[in-house]
Amino acid sequence: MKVCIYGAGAIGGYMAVMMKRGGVDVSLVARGAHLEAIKANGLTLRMAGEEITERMPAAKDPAELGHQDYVIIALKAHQAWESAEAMKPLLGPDTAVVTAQNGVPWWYFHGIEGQYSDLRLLSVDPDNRQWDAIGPERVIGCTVYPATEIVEPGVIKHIYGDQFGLGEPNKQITPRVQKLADAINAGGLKAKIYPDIRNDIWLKLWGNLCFNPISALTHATLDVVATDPGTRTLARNMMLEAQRIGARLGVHFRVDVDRRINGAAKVGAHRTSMLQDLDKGRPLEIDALLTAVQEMGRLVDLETPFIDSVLALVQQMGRVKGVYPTFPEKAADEEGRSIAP
Ligand SMILES: NC(=O)C1=CN([C@@H]2O[C@H](COP(=O)(O)OP(=O)(O)OC[C@H]3O[C@@H](n4cnc5c(N)ncnc54)[C@H](OP(=O)(O)O)[C@@H]3O)[C@@H](O)[C@H]2O)C=CC1
Ligand SMILES: CC(C)(CO)C(=O)C(=O)O
Repeated sequence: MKVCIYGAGAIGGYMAVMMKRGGVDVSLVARGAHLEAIKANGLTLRMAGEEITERMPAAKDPAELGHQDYVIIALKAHQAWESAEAMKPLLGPDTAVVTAQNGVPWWYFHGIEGQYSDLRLLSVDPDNRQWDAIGPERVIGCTVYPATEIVEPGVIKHIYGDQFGLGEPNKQITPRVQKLADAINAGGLKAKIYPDIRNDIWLKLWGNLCFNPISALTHATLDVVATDPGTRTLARNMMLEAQRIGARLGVHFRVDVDRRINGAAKVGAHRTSMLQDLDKGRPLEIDALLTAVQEMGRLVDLETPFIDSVLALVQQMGRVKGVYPTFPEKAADEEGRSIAP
């Protein structure tokens, strides 16, 4: 089985080393000093006081790697949008594409029944770039629970967690999702297949949509955001708005809001990925985590004043600091809603 990890950064690099260790034929798309270090010395994972180094083919140009059985996209959402066309050389007739990312995925409405079927989200896929270049029928959804970091070129540090959620947008348990789970599990990671991956996407998103921007705005770690009475209340209010939107879209939340916040608090003094990106002057993943939820709120006629306020603040901070990647303007209807195909 050939697996290419597109974006061998914190999460992609962690998956790559662990899957390679499990005997999977893994290749990487990476760039810059990180790519050079991987080519020279292999990719190293620091985990629980150990160092594991694995060597595997790595390239900036995906054409060097050829058709794959699976492409795991572990890019930030805006980078995935930018790279959609470049992925084509990896895609054979049966290649599955796995979105190992936070936030609302571009394919969210693919295959769902009812009035929103195949609706495209402006905030995560303007110009339908990913939809057209990749095609939603290739997609396997993926939620990412571990926390990891690139600590120097070629070196990934594991912080906590080993769990991933997987699921087909059409809710079937297919051979391709089973084989993918086996390949992820082979090296010691834990992949669980969900009959409706959208429920799990919302569960993960529920935390990211509030903890990530609040931590970026305040520079507080996850434990502080989740326990300080003021930020906890703000996070909770944002989560309740999101839950109402999810519920209108048929999402089932398997834990309640306080249990979800308490779970995040237990992670400890973690700097969320958005705070880490801000520290490093890297573009912030704002649209997939917040704007997409606001867009879905407009779609189902729900107001989101808490989400709107935090979104406005983090967007403005991102603009002032030059770390808010803006997509080209895209046509929407008069209410600013997504346009169904
Ligand atoms: N890190 C974490 O703990 C967690 C992250 N996530 C999610 O996982 C996803 C991936 O995040 P993360 O791993 O942190 O991100 P990283 O920035 O660490 O990894 C992305 C990697 O892809 C590289 N890259 C970007 N564009 C290209 C390109 N066109 N060609 C080749 N390489 C490219 C980046 O290089 P460069 O640095 O040059 O941009 C970087 O090395 C995000 O959606 C994130 O929210 C989810 C849970 C936890
Ligand atoms: C690690 C965790 C869960 C914190 O919300 C995360 O997803 C992130 O930092 O983006």
